[in-house]
Amino acid sequence: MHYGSAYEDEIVGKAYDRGLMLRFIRYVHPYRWLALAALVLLPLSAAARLAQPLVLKAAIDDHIVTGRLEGLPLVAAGFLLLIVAESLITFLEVWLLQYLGQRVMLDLRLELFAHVQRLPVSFFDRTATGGLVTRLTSDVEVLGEMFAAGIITVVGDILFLAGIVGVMLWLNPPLSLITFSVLPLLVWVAFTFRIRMRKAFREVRARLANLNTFLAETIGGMSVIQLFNRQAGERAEFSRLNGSYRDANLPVITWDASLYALVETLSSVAVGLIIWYGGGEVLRGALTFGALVAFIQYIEKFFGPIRDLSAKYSIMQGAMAALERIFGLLDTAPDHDAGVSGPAVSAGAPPIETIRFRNVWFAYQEDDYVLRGIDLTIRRGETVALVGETGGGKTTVTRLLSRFYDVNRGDILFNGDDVRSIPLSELRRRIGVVLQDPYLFTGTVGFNIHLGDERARARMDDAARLVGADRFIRLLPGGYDEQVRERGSNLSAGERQLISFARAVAFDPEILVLDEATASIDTESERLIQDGLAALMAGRTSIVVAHRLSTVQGADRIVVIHRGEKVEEGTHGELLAQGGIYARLYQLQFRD
Ligand SMILES: Nc1ncnc2c1ncn2[C@@H]1O[C@H](COP(=O)(O)OP(=O)(O)OP(=O)(O)O)[C@@H](O)[C@H]1O
Repeated sequence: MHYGSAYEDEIVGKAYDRGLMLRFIRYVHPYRWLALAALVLLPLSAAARLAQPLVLKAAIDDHIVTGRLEGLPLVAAGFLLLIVAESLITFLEVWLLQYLGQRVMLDLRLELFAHVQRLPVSFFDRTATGGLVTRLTSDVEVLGEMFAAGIITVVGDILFLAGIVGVMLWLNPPLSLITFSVLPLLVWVAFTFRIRMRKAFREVRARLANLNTFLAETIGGMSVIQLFNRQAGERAEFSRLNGSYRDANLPVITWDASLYALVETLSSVAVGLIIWYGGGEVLRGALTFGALVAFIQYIEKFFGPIRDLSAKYSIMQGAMAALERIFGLLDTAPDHDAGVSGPAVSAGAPPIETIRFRNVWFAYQEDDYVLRGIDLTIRRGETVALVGETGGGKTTVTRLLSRFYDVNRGDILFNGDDVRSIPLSELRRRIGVVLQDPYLFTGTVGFNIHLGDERARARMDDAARLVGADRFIRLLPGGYDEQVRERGSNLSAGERQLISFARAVAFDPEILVLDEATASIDTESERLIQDGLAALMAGRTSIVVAHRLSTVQGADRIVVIHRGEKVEEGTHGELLAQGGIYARLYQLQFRD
């Protein structure tokens, strides 16, 4: 498809927005010399293209028609030179523009990535991952396309077209006017067909998105599909989506083919007009034969840029829409001090003696309170277990502690100071979080423990030994260098847990926040994990969302969170004696 940009569908607005462009120019600024070089080349290549038919005219009128052969080789050599010059300049021009585009895209992607890393967790609750990935890839790519075919080349095209009009008028005004009579029709065809195509293209993109979503889901859930013998059903659905995608493509193809056929026809009509009227002029002696040939050449060179102008217009619209989305993302406020790698905790920082939740209220969404007036004090070295029925708000308590979210009302105090007064990077160095579903990265087992941090790397072996992860790691063919596949799919759930424990120990946090896995694990792994957990918590202030009896029993204090409120607090024995919610939970959940 000619210039059938994959992003035309999302186009709604202007092809040129001054504000967006001015902001974008800042990204081009470091490479302004490249841009300038490309700009200087534009009129040069246009001139080389423009001069060719004139040289041809000279060859015909001054030499071929008059039969004067001397000098003809010189003219031919000049013609050749122009062609070589045009191709060299065009090469440089295209190369420079694309190179410039690549540099700018690289910078922009880096900036976007760095920005996304600093966004608060709540942002990711509201934003689909797919959309974000699109911002960083396709949207940035559209800007590259703008460099390749957009604004700068449009300027070159316009220069070239104006040049052709000027030369034609200079050669023969009446013939020029007659030739240009097809122009309005040409412009009309180019733009109406392009608009039709764009509408059809929007449908194509929508259906492609459906197809992609379906594929991502089915591939992700392949084991479920196979277990439940859903292959035939899924195939039928895929076939339907696939067919609908093909059907949407048909009108695009039709419009595209028609556009090209019509432009070709119009170009032939123009040539016909030149031969019909121009031929008469030649016979009447008002036009030289060479000029007639030059006219035909010019008109052929004229049609291409006009036809593509409408496509370039679409590309510019797409680029403006992409810029708007990219800048929109960049304008999303980051966590105020969420540096990617913050300063190390100053060695002399006093230890955290108390953590206090004081009348904490929190809602993920407007007024839909998930925590209501939580009061809780945790002292240094204590292990506090949070228990309660599912959805009660236990995990939310731990999220507030590491400031993934901020409280709506009340406050969280570390040694009496508001948690918001501690730089995020420092807070997160002091708190180690082990999530229920440990996230493993593609890389080695070793990397998944130290995550590239030098001090953690030095402690890696000890950490793995301490939590008992070394036993299985040593049995892996590659040991610490064994590759972890996508999210750790080549490791068992227990092994993944142990790696995440080792990670926490290697970073040696003062406070440990642990969301215990609910998934049941075989008894052997269970024992390993219990030992690992005990090692992990030893000597640290620990807050554990507890799902296991042994953790609950081993805790210094148990806090029962029920529908967002703290309803009971005490030791295992005390709470059992109370005969309240904990006692009931114990009967139902922990007993077995
Ligand atoms: N990111 C979020 N956006 C909106 N609501 C959320 C979000 N995370 C949790 N919730 C809601 O907040 C409530 C408390 O969730 P939370 O995860 O804290 O419960 P929990 O006690 O840890 O549950 P579980 O024992 O199942 O892990 C639930 O009703 C849940 O639906």
